[in-house]
Amino acid sequence: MSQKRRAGTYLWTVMMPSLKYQKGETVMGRWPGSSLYYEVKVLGFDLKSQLYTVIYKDGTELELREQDLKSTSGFQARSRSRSRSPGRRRSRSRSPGRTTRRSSSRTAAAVAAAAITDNAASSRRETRLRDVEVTLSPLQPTKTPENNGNNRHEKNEDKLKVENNTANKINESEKKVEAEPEKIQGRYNLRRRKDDGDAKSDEAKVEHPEEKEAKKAAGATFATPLDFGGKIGAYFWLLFLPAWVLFLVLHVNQEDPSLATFPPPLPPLDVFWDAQALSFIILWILFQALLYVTPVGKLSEGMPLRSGERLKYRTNGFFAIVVSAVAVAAAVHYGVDLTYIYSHFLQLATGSFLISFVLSIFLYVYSRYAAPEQLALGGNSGNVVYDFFKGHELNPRIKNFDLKFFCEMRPGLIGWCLINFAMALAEMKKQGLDAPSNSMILVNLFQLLYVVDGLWNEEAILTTMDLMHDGFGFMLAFGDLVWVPFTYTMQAYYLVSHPSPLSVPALTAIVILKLVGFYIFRKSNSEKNAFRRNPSDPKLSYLKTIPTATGKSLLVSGWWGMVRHPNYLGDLLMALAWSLPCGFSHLLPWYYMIYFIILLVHRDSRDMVECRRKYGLAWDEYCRTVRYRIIPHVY
Ligand SMILES: NC(=O)C1=CN([C@@H]2O[C@H](COP(=O)(O)OP(=O)(O)OC[C@H]3O[C@@H](n4cnc5c(N)ncnc54)[C@H](OP(=O)(O)O)[C@@H]3O)[C@@H](O)[C@H]2O)C=CC1
Ligand SMILES: CC(C)CCC[C@@H](C)[C@H]1CC=C2C3=C(CC[C@@]21C)[C@@]1(C)CC[C@H](O)C[C@@H]1CC3
Repeated sequence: MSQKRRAGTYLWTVMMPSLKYQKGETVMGRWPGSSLYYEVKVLGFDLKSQLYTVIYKDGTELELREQDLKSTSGFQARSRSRSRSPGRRRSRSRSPGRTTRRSSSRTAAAVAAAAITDNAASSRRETRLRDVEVTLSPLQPTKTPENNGNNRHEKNEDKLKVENNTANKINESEKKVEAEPEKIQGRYNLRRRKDDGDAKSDEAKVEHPEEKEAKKAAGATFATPLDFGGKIGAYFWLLFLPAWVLFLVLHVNQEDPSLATFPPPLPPLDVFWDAQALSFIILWILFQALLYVTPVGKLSEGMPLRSGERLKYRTNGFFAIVVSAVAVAAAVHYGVDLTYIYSHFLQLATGSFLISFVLSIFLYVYSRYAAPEQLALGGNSGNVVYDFFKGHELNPRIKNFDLKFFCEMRPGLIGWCLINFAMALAEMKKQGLDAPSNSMILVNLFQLLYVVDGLWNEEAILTTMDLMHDGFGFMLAFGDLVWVPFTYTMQAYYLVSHPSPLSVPALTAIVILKLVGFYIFRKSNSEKNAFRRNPSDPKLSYLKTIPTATGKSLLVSGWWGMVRHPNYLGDLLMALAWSLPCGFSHLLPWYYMIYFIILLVHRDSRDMVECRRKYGLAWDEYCRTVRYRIIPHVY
């Protein structure tokens, strides 16, 4: 076990009677790098770093020392027209080229929070600006074997670099505010990013704004609000998800898989267990693990973690699927009967479930030895069942082997294509065909394209919610190893014994739908990924952005200016194209479509909450500008 892993005890508390300020209390918090105080609400206290987490009125969360907080009494409110924002004052007191030690968050707070100054401090403010004492965030550099260099920067050096990065943009915004004080609420930048001038070259030189955000949250071990129905919900999902897979698998086996035959008859218990099926699953996972560790392909950097470090991932997914395809073709050539997958579907699913369950237990136990900053904020509730379900540790790794990334991208995803292929063979066998039906070919090709595209663009997965925010626990282990391979294959499974002939016009229309969906999905995901990786990319300079308090910007034109989740829209159109070839006789092949609508609407809501927390008013501005979530003018 790596040295950095240590007992994961909660080092923070929400109610500490001995603390000067309590959770929920409204106090005055000094704005980093200045003598200005703003009204803040105390969210918690971190025992380890001895910092209070506070939230400003604009939603910006920072961590402050006790001496940077004061009680509200003794402060005098200044009217907005008279008080100068920290930004304005700064632009007068400093030359643009001079290094500022101010946080970029200040911009947002300056426009949103009611500026209230401490009288004594006010008179000394110009001189005291030089004496920066407020700690934005504690840095907790940790090293990983793959990433030793990432945390070598000195804390102050990091701060200077990052703040320089945003300085020019802030200057630009500040000028606007001086000119249009009445627009104070809506201060965001709708300039073309090309016009950023120096800001852009600065951005290219310095570290990513994401790193600043990551560092800001470095010491935070606060859990975010519970999701999925909270603690009770976790019990429910633990039982419901496996039961649902069982239901689908049993249901699809019936001649008439309609709701009229609900519930499907339950086979005797011994039917579920097959040691051979389990060993095939284990072999498949080991084979994929071997391909994953093969030193072929790029080592890609993930997004900065709360500790500031960036993990490296072997993104050789495309290589893995090509080698797997060759291996499968060779096996078929030498007489391996892949229709075994069709006839032992239930047993294979049971075997995968057992593996995902054992893996989840291992992950939870393993996470107990992780350092606090390695835990997922969303899976750190303190409730064993909830954290087990949601995922306690963000990026569990055994040496360089990233368990979450591997499970999400390899055995289940490539297994999905293998199962689909087996279903095509089973259809030919069962229906006495020389070739798979048109519907089966479409379903196979469409889903293969989806998986191959995901593996080809594997690096883009590193900026998705699962990789950045979700811990690795039962939900994802089960999702990756059971849910994806054994429920996403429902259409192909269904077609084996339920032929659904397609006319040429219908086939053409479905292909067009799939291609349109794919285009939207790929373009929007690539746009966001490229922007997050390099906001100064000249190829993206035509895009408009909203700067946020974290230093990161939000795209507000291009795909992300059309709806808030254009990638979900593309994905949903593709899902529709996967179900249509199966016709309308039964609900079962439409299961994926229905499930996917629920999943993506829920993901969108989760993301909204998370982004609102991260970006505060800037997110509200984004939502006002881009009004629809997934479908333009509808939702
Ligand atoms: N087939 C399947 O089962 C599933 C497929 N998917 C697909 O996977 C892909 C990834 O989805 P998912 O991880 O849910 O979400 P996204 O890839 O959409 O990631 C959401 C994140 O993007 C960033 N973001 C949001 N708005 C903007 C903006 N305007 N400008 C810049 N960045 C923005 C935010 O992160 P930050 O600001 O922190 O960078 C936000 O948290 C999607 O295409 C989805 O359809 C997803 C789930 C299941
Ligand atoms: C069991 C739960 C109810 C839900 C589990 C959800 C998981 C199955 C999905 C969460 C996000 C996923 C993504 C993909 C597969 C499904 C899961 C793991 C992709 C890898 C599929 C291919 C795309 O190109 C990218 C997707 C990213 C998110």
